[in-house]
Amino acid sequence: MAIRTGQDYINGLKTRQPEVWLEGRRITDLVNEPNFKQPIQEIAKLYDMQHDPNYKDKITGICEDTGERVSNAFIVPKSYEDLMKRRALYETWAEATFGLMGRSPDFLNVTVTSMASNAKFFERYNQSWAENIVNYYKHVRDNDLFLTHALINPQNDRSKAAHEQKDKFTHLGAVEETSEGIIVRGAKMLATFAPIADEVIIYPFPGFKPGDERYTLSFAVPIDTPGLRIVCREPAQNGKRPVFDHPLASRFEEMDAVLIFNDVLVPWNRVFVHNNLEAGNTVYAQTGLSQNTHQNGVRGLTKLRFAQQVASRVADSIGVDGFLNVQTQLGELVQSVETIRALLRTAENEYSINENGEAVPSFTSLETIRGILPKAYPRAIEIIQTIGAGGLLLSPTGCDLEHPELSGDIAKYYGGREGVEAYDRVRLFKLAWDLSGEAFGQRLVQYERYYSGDPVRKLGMFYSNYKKKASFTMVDRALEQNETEKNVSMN
Ligand SMILES: Cc1cc2nc3c(=O)[nH]c(=O)nc-3n(C[C@H](O)[C@H](O)[C@H](O)COP(=O)(O)OP(=O)(O)OC[C@H]3O[C@@H](n4cnc5c(N)ncnc54)[C@H](O)[C@@H]3O)c2cc1C
Repeated sequence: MAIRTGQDYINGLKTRQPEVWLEGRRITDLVNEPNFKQPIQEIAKLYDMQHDPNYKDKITGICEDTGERVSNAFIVPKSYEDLMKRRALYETWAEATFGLMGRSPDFLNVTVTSMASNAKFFERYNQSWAENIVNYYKHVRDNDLFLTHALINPQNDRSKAAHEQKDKFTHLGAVEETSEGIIVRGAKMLATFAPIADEVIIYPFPGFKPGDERYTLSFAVPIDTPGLRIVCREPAQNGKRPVFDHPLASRFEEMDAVLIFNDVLVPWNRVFVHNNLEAGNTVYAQTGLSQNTHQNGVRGLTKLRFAQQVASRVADSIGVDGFLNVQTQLGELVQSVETIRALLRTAENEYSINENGEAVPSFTSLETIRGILPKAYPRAIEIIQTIGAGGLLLSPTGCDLEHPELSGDIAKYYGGREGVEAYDRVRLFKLAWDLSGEAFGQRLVQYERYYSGDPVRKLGMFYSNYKKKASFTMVDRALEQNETEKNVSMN
């Protein structure tokens, strides 16, 4: 099949019956569920872009293995040019969703590609794990699948290790091995897009301690595997709120979920890591990470640019962007965007070829983006809230605008500066409120803080890694020069 269309994706959803729970309801008709309908359409549009002559050659290419056309996410980059092809895909899809859908299919597709191209990591521990990850990559590539993933143990008692929790199987762990595979039980979070994905891949986040061996699991199963329960968070939109009133929330909601595994059988050929502390603690950093961090950076830049443009348009529409305090906030936002843009260019220009022949962007620059965005994006939202102020809350609804008794007042009292009609100002402010005030917008802030792990511990890890490679020779040189100067003055 190689590249799917949007309809292929939707048809796939129709063939499955995963156990999805939403607001106390078991969802049986996913594609017609009002909460999921529009997000499914948005993902379908991304798949359709793969067939659109305007984008096809930009975001897809020919697979060396099969001769079939596949998404650029599945082509292992060997050069700078290949990295740029990857970037074109990330950018094209991020632009189509304004960077608001962080877990579009490219994110995990590049992760799995990168895990497979780092098969040597798995081989170090178990030959069949290496074969499994390569075969899984081929399966995802050749069927152009959309995956969700869950790395994190549920948030119970973080002061205790997985094996010290109240129940042995609160955190997802292996119960027993059978001739067919491993039986797993317990929960994982936070699986974004789980209800409308094709499959789920589990891989562990570092932090396991001796005694945690059974929890060091990495595997993949179809989303409708028996025993797998998907419990969704409360939706930010109900699928019934008009697009006019909620131009972003009505389209781009990524549902998040907890996954509960009730004695799920994971076949042996889908096991990538099992019962190994060292592999469990290192698989995340040493396999898929470098490539999906690139996707994160490109997508994050798009989202920040969008917020910056919304802030500027809001300020302009009510004539406040001539005030110094507003200009400094808008200027700060432009500089944040330019910082991320520059870091991304540096990451790509300073790429290296790893031991597997894969081109990888500079990890230090990408992780610096990862460190800056959790501060820069919430600040962008704060700036929109500060500049839009009370007006953000007061937009009338589309129904008010259409009502003959109100339309005159709205035209008179809701217009902006000279040349900005009420209709246009209301539309803009609704978009700004979706992004900065609604539950939808608050989730987007939380996403930027936490989507790839706790930024506090990530920054700590970043510095530890940095220290391992850094030599601080300037300090040595300065100290040596001081010694020389001392000797000279003593003579
Ligand atoms: C919107 C959204 C979407 C997401 N999507 C996904 C997804 O698709 N797949 C996925 O796997 N994950 C996803 N994540 C989850 C993300 O990986 C986690 O939220 C993140 O790793 C942080 O873990 P936590 O939420 O359990 O916080 P915790 O680890 O419980 O941290 C809570 C607080 O305690 C502090 N803390 C906890 N433990 C320590 C410690 N040992 N040392 C120091 N401080 C500590 C943290 O700094 C933090 O302030 C998503 C998160 C969000 C918000």
